[in-house]
Amino acid sequence: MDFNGQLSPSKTTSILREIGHSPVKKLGQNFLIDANIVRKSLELAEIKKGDLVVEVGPGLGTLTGALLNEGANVYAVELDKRLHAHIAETFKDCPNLNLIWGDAVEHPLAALPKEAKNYKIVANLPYAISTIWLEKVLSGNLPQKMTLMLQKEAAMRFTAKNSSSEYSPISIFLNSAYKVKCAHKVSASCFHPRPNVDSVLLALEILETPFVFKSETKELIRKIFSRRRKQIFSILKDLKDERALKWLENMPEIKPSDRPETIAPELWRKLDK
Ligand SMILES: C[S@@+](CC[C@H](N)C(=O)[O-])C[C@H]1O[C@@H](n2cnc3c(N)ncnc32)[C@H](O)[C@@H]1O
Repeated sequence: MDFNGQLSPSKTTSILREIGHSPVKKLGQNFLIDANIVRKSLELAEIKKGDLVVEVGPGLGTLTGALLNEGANVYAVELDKRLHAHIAETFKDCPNLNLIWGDAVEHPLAALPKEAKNYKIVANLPYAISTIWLEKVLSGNLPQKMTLMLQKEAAMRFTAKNSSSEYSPISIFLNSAYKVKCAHKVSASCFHPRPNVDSVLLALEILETPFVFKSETKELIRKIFSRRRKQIFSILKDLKDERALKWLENMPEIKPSDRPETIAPELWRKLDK
C-alpha cells in the first residue's frame, strides 16, 4: 500500500478541507509536507520491516504512512478527535497500526505493550508537550532510538551542555541516557501551516549504560534549577535538603558558590545514589 500521496501543500489543504478541519495552533498542528524530511526521519531511525515504532500525534498520517510502508508496527496516539477519526479511516485496512485517541502526556508510548523491547520513537512532536512528554519517556522502558522533530529552541534545550544558558533539567536527564547522532535544521517551509520558527530533526541513540534518574531526584533537580541564578550551597540550604547538602560536601568538583547550570550531568547523577 502506498500512503505517501498527501505530501504536497495542495494535497494537504485539500485533505483538511475534505475532513472539515483547520489546524489548531495550541495542538502544534504544523503538518509535514516535505517528502525529503519524511525520508530522512525514517533513515535516521533506521526503520526496517517488523520494527516496533511509537509515534506521537500522527496528524494527517504522513509519517505514519511512510512507517507502515516500510513494514513497521506502529503504535500511535492522537489527541485531536477529528484527526484520530481521519487516521483510523485512512489506515482501516492496516493491521500494523495500533492507534489510540488520547493525550501523549498520559500515554507517552501510545498503546505499546509494557514488555516491548528494542522499540523506536519517530515523531513530529507538538511543541507544548515536548519536554513533559520526553521526561515521561525517560522515566520508563527506554527506546533504542528516537528521531524527533522539534522546535529549534526545544532541541537546543534538550542537547545543551553545562555552562550554557539553555542547560536545564531535561538536558541532564536526556544526556544521561542518550547520545545525539545528528541534529538537522529544518526550514519552516517544510510544514503546513508554516510555523514562526525553525525546527530541528534530532536523532538520538541510547547509551550502552543509560542512566535513569529516580523521580524524587528529578523533582529536586527541577526545584534547584528554578533558582538557577543562585549559588548551589545557598539553594540547598534554603531547600533544607540534608541529602543534597551531603552530596555537595562530598563533591570536590563543585564549589559552594557554583550555579546549578555549571554542574555537569555526571555530577548530578551522583545525587541520585
Ligand atoms: C506537529 S503535528 C504532527 C502531525 C504529523 N505527525 C505530521 O508530521 O505531519 C502534532 C500532532 O500532535 C497532535 N497532538 C497535539 N497534542 C497532543 C497530545 N497531547 N497528545 C497526542 N497528540 C497530540 C496534534 O493534533 C497533531 O496531529
